[in-house]
Amino acid sequence: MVRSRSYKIIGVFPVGPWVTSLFPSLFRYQLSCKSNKIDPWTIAPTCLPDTTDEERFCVFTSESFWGGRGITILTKPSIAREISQLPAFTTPTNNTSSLSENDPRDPPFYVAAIPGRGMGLIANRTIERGDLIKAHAGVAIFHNDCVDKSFDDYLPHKESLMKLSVNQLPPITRDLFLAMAAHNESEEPYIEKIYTNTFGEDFGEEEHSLVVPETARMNHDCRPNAMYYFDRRTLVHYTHASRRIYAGEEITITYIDPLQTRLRRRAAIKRSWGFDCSCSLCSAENHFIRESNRRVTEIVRITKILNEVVSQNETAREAARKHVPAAAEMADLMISLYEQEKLHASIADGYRLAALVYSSIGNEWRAVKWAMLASDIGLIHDGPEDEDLLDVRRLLLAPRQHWSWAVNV
Ligand SMILES: C[S@@+](CC[C@H](N)C(=O)[O-])C[C@H]1O[C@@H](n2cnc3c(N)ncnc32)[C@H](O)[C@@H]1O
Repeated sequence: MVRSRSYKIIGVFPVGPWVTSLFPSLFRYQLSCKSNKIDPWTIAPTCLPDTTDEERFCVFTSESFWGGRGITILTKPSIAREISQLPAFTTPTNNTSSLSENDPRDPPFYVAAIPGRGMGLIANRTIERGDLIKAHAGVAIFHNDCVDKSFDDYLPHKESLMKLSVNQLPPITRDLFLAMAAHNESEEPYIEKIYTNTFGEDFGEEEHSLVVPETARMNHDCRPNAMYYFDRRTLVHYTHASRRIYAGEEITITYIDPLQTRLRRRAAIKRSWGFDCSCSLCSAENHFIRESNRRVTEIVRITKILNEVVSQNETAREAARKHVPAAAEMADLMISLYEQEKLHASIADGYRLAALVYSSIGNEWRAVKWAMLASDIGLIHDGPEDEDLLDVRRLLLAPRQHWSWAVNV
C-alpha cells in the first residue's frame, strides 16, 4: 500500500466530499442514464448522476482489449479519455497468451498452496536473474475514491459499482478476478479483493488501484527474489527475477518499501494487509534482526547525504559540500550494505546514486561502472522508459557531457 517509485501495491484512499452526496443515487441513475458510446469502449459507459464532467465517475469497459482479455475502468471521463489515448489502445497487440495461468508459453512456475499464505507461485525450473517471469495487462483500474471503505453507509453502493465493473469483463477475465484471494470474509467481496490485490498507480495525477490477477498471486517477502514494474503506455505489468531462483523456491515480491527496520515493515504489512509477516528476515533470531536494522538505517542515512551531494539544486549541493571528501567511500559502503542486506531489487537505486557521486567528483571509470550496473538492473526494476534509467543511460553514453559531471570538483 506504499506508493513510492518501486513499491506500488495498494493505496489507502483519500475520500472526496462528493462520495457522501453521490453514492445514494448511483443506481437509480445508472439504469436510465447510459451515455453515448466512446471509443475504444465496447460497452456504453455507466455514469453517476447529477454531476459535472469533472466530478462524474463512470465505468468504461473494453471487452476486446489485449486480444480479448478485456479491461474495465472506473474513473472520471477526462481520465478515461487520457487512458484511451495510450498506445495500449491506439496500437493494440493481438496478445491472447495470458488469458489464463496455463498459457502456451510454458511459464517458469506453478501455482500452489503455501502453508500460512494461501496460494503462491513456485518456480518449476531455475530462473536466472533478469528472466521474465510474467507479463500481463491490467484487467481493471479503479479510482481510489470509489473503493474507499471509510463511509460504511455507502459500502453496498460501492460494492455494486465494483460488481458492475467486473461483470462487464469477458467471462475468462471475470473468473480470474473472482478467483483472487481476499483478506477477510466480507459482505463486500469485490472491494475486499481490491484491497488485498491491487497495485497503486496514478492516472490523470489521481490515485487509482490497478488489478492484475496473475501478479496478485505472488506473496510478500521483505527480501524478495522478484520485482515488478508497470508500463504505463501499454498497461502491462512485468515481473522479472531479481536474483537466481531455484526450482521449488517460492517466487516473491515485496508489498512495501523494504528499506525499513523490521518493526516498521511489519507494522506496514499489518496495517494494510492484516497479516504478520513471517518471511525469513522477519523470523530471524534477534541478533540478526538487529544487524539488519543497523544496515538498513545506515543505507537510508547515507542515501540522504549522497542525494544532497549530487543534488541538481546548487544551493542544496553547496550545503552538503562538507561530505564531498568522503562521498566515494560512502557510496561504496552503501552498495556493500545493499548487498549484505540482499536487496537485489532496490540496489538499482544504490548503483545509480553511486554513479552520480563518482561522476560528480570527476571519476569517469567508476561512474561508468556503477552506471552500467544501474542500467542493467534498472531495466527490470523500473522498465525501459523510466526517467532515472534514461538519465543513467545518458551518463553511460557521454559521461563528461552529463549534468552531474565534475559538479563537486
Ligand atoms: C496479493 S495476495 C497474495 C496471493 C494470495 N496468497 C492468494 O492466495 O492468492 C495477498 C495475501 O496473501 C497472503 N500473504 C502474502 N504474503 C504473505 C506472507 N509473507 N505471509 C503470510 N501471508 C501472506 C495474505 O493473506 C495477503 O493478504
